[in-house]
Amino acid sequence: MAHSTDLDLVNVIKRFGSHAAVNDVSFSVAPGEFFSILGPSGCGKTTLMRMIAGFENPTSGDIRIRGKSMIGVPANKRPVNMVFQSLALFPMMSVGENVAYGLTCRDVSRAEAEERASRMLERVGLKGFGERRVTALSGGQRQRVAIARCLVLEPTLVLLDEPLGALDLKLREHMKIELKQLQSTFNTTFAYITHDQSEALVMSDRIAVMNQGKFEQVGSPRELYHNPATPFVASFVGETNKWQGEAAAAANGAISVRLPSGTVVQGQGKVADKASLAFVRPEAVALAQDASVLSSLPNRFEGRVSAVLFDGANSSLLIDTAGFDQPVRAVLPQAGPLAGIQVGAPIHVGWTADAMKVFAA
Ligand SMILES: Nc1ncnc2c1ncn2[C@@H]1O[C@H](COP(=O)(O)OP(=O)(O)OP(=O)(O)O)[C@@H](O)[C@H]1O
Repeated sequence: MAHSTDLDLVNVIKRFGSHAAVNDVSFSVAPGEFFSILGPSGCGKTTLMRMIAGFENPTSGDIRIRGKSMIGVPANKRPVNMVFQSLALFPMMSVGENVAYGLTCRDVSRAEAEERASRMLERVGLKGFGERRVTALSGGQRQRVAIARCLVLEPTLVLLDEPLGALDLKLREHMKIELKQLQSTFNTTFAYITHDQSEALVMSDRIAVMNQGKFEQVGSPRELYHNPATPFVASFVGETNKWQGEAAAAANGAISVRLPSGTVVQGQGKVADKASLAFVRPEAVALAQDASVLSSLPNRFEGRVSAVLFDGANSSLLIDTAGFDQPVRAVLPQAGPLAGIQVGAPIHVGWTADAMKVFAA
């Protein structure tokens, strides 16, 4: 019978000496889901992956695949395959031999292994590449070979450890989309680890944001972006403005935050302490040359452009704003009256209370 989850981690802890690299992590991944673990270097992602793959044993807790505990099951007996950043392809073998290798290790006949490898290569867009040396492929093609080699074994679960890390930016952007499409065509469950928030946002059904051995929040890319549960998630996922101040309850269930300068801004959140952090996304900051345009906004201020960060569709402005110790960052639309704005120009900024998330510091 099909199990309702492909992977379950239950209170998994991994200690190295007294340091808990993974500190009481629990989550489940549904069949066919693209699940990412996103966190900064050293947060414990690789350790977590290595335990799922069977290269490392948890200090305590359980790891189940389709409901069956993997504790004590060696790596080569788990229905799991891993794609590493280094890819670990065999340079002396042809593309076809690389893909067929795992099958022949499992006593599949040579003829059948070759047949299945060649069908798999076709599915990943490498039809006719079977005879080539892997050294005669581009970075993106090698990536696809590594994934083909893994998928041909029909694992329940594919683990990917920063597989795009070694590629240049342009290719990484391309492979993000390709990997997501491959995953949905094969409908195989992927657990993906990365420190790159854009990779995680673009590809994942759900993301766990990991920090210092713990999951801070698990949710869809949209949930994490629009409703971060902690200040860490608010800063780590996506670009954001961030200011410190003192919070107090205000009218209409809003929270007012008094910045060190005495300037007060209005936001939303649950704040137990006075010391607080307020976050606003750059795209939530409205810009206007005429202050009256912003008159309906509870937060509106006058400033001066201190930098124009041109980056095509991702361009933004930094605006020195009286009362703020950090410049306000705002997305700069490349169409419309502000597209050509210069450093030094006066400008008005504003945002709603809903757009400003307030957390205890
Ligand atoms: N074998 C080990 N012995 C001792 N400490 C370890 C071992 N492996 C990892 N650690 C420590 O555990 C913590 C988590 O490491 P891990 O490699 O899981 O992080 P990561 O999030 O994957 O980081 P990166 O993105 O840099 O690979 C780090 O502080 C690391 O130094």
